[in-house]
Amino acid sequence: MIEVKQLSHQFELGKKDKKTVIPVLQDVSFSVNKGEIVTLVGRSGSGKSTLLHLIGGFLPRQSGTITINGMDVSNFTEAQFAEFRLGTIGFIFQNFQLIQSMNAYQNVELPLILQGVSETARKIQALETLKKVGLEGFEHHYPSELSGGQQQRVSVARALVLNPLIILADEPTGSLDSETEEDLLHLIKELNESLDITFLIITHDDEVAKIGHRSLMMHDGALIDQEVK
Ligand SMILES: Nc1ncnc2c1ncn2[C@@H]1O[C@H](COP(=O)(O)OP(=O)(O)OP(=O)(O)O)[C@@H](O)[C@H]1O
Repeated sequence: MIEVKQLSHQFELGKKDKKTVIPVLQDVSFSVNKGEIVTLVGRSGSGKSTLLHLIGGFLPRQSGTITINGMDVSNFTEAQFAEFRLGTIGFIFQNFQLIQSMNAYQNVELPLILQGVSETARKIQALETLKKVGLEGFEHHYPSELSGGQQQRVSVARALVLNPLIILADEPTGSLDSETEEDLLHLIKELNESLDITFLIITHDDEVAKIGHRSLMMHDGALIDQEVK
């Protein structure tokens, strides 16, 4: 479902004559199969978020190849990636990244609007998805009126509403207490089992790593271990 080959990445800081090059990823290769939950672990600064951003098309690729659902996305333009992403990949972030001026329903409806879905179909799909994540009755609540766990559920619903094949998550439980975390992990497992959604999840947390079928360990920009459970 995701195939990464010999991916390297570096950031350049400073102006022409005083450029500092920061190598972040070195020759990273791995694949994630359909229906797998794979966790990506490793110290802060080891390059996990950079890897996820490259797979999600938020950073321009410098070398190596990325194939998603059989499609070589390595040379996609920003616009091509944006279109491809919409129907294929959902995202969950540590800080939820909800739009504060929109209620739960409107946050979940947004990807449907971008996809050009009609208003009637949007209503059905957004309400159905909010129900799926256990937020029936909270449609009109704004993010500030919801608990952290409920906000993360809205963001899961937003990631889910276009029926993605893959969900990429960056520390999805990082802002949640342990009980809410357990609920979210249960939901992820359920979505994986019932909808066959593939998950690639960055985490520092052993509890999250436990729900994965496999764990990839990064160290200083390289994959050093691929643990199969
Ligand atoms: N836009 C950027 N410009 C310059 N350097 C960057 C940029 N983004 C990340 N880096 C650097 O790249 C390295 C890897 O960062 P990255 O965020 O990918 O690591 P991480 O493993 O996800 O860390 P964390 O667990 O803290 O999120 C770090 O040294 C970071 O400072």
